[in-house]
Amino acid sequence: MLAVGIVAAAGSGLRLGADAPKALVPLAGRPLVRWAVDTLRAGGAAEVVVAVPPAERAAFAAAVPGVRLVDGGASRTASVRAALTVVGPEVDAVLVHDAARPLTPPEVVARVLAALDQGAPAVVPVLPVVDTTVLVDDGGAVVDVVPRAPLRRVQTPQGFDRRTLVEAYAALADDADLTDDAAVVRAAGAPVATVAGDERAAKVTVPHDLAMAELQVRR
Ligand SMILES: Nc1ccn([C@@H]2O[C@H](COP(=O)(O)OP(=O)(O)OP(=O)(O)O)[C@@H](O)[C@H]2O)c(=O)n1
Ligand SMILES: C[C@](O)(CO)[C@H](O)COP(=O)(O)O
Repeated sequence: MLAVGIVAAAGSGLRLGADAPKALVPLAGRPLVRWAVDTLRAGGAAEVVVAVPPAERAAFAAAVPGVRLVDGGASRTASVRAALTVVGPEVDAVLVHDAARPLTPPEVVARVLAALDQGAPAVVPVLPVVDTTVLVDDGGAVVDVVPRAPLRRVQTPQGFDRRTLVEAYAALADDADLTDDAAVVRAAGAPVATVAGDERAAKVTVPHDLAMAELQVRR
């Protein structure tokens, strides 16, 4: 199975608050985007396409040599859509990954690929919800407890049969902004399977996450 990776790296990282775009922020001396690309390659992606902020192409070319860069869009959905346009029809599977999940173990990539190989059209890595989970009203008061047994936290890379993903994006409104790519294929009616995620694949969103990732690398 020929698999190509897409790394969504065109965000600004407002919540991290760094001086540079989040994907270029170093973790143990290597930019987050480089970790994400290396994980995809180690897990089985033959090539990687990276969606980047258009004004930062030169910096990304230096940070991740050997990948194809495309200009990202105003939302994650738009960035993945742009990257998908350069994935050729010879490709069987597409792995869409966040630059913001730098320490994802290659085993997670391999699990996603194995499920695709067994015929699933779409696969996401997930983890259980371990905290009590509640609904609150507009004032923040708890109004109900949500049964957590069937809830899952969704990670990346998310894997897709290429044709399924391309057709789902083609059917999606131009200005659609969904939180992940599994939602795009579900909107088109395709089933989404799950495999085990990994706590090490946590997303770097706020400064504490980056500090935790630094500790994780040093262990
Ligand atoms: N227009 C965008 C927005 C986000 N992303 C990517 O989607 C991933 C997940 O997004 P998130 O962690 O929310 O990153 P940012 O949008 O950069 O963060 P923030 O919301 O704090 O600005 C990141 O790797 C980010 O680079 C993207 O490719 N294009
Ligand atoms: C794609 C994702 O990482 C799956 O959990 C997540 O939805 C990205 O969310 P964000 O709103 O872009 O931070």
